[in-house]
Amino acid sequence: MGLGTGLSSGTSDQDGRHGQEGVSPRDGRNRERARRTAEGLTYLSGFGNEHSSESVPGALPVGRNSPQRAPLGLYAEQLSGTAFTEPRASNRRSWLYRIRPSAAHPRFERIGNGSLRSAPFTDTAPDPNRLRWNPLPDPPGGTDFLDGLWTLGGNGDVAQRSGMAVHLYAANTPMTDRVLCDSDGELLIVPEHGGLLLRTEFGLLRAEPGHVALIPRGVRFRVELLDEAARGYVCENYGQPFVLPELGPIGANGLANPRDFMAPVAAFDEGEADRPVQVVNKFCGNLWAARYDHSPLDVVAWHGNHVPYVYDLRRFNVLGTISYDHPDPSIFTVLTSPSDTPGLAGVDFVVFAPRWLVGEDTFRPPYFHRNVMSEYMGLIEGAYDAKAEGFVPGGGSLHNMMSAHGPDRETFERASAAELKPHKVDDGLAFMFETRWPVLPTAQSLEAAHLQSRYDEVWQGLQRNFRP
Ligand SMILES: O=C(O)Cc1cc(O)ccc1O
Ligand SMILES: [Fe+2]
Repeated sequence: MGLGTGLSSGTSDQDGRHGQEGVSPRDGRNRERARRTAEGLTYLSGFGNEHSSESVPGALPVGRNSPQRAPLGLYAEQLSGTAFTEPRASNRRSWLYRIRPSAAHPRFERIGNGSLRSAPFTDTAPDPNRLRWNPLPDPPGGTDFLDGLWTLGGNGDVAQRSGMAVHLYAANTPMTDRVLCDSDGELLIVPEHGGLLLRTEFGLLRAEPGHVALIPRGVRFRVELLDEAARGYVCENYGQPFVLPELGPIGANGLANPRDFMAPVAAFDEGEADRPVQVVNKFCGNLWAARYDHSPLDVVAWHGNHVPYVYDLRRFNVLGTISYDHPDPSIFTVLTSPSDTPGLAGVDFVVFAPRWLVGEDTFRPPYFHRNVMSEYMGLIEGAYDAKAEGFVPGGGSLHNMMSAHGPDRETFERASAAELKPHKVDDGLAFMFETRWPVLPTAQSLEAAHLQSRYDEVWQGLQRNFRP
């Protein structure tokens, strides 16, 4: 059984996928409309702010959250992302003023999970090997973002709200009349190919390759495509919500600057407000669907800090050495999901963005290492400075706890002999999901045809150079 129950366009085969090949005229029209919509978007700026937004004047109550009768006949509803009693600094909640309350819905029934998997990951024996994948193969025509999610692995436990999953997606059709809600965690979406228009309860976001988008736990959304196909990565964070890392001695500025995080303005789609919609809820690892007689993307106004956002990775203020040695990649942390142990992240999102390398008497690419943290890496464009070949956009590598890795032979030889003049690394955009626990691969990821079988060979032929 697949993901869908056929409320989207096209016919569903047994797999729940929509069985039409190629691009339908309806998809083409939808893409045009999505592009026009995406071009005119405005945003609210700032990470973690108490934003407020109303798409109709007077829709937002003033001075209280829950008046006896909310303005304009709307229903008031709170959505919390942290326990009520968490400290102010980490507390997340929003108030939504909507056409119908979220509670007005029928029973959810189980549907197939497709290629989505969740923690605990018990499919396979934990494997100490270094693994690398080519990009996902193109999906069949009629695959939307939800159908196109494919889980590589992860850790923790969805029911304990701890750990994370690494998913990839490949889609060629918009989600229409179909909305996703992830109760298990927040979704950090990293497009690698093709732009996305995210229609969320809070409003609209545009995410192109080079941007990341975050959908908080429990926020309903659907994904439209700005190009014929879309491909990318998703970190599903079951743990504490991502925050900006502390800056310590760096000072008050640097890395990802808070004002570059963009939240949507309130927007509701009158056109879809009264159309039946399939709402798919990912709950404790399984997909459940209910057919609503209206769209839950019917929020007219909202305020709060549990909100979706986009961030352009090219705005990341890259810091690094101006003397010698290669700093640890924690200096490239965009977002971190803290654990209960100070300094130990459930998962960090790290970007390797264009930067100058100037270190003197320094081996400049990533060093050889064995780390206690586990690293899944992906490539958004170009190349990565530790790997000469084989690590390609849309592909990914997994270097789990204590596995030995670093520059491949070609990179080691080149960088050991390079003339150390200032050099700009500006031919790529790579990222890492770095997590406290090993990423346990799913069976489908170990059996996949796109798993590279000879990855170990990139470290073959590193000569004995020892001359006592
Ligand atoms: O390529 C990697 O493995 C990621 C990485 C990059 C770096 O600059 C230092 C350590 C590290 O794990
Ligand atoms: Fe590494």
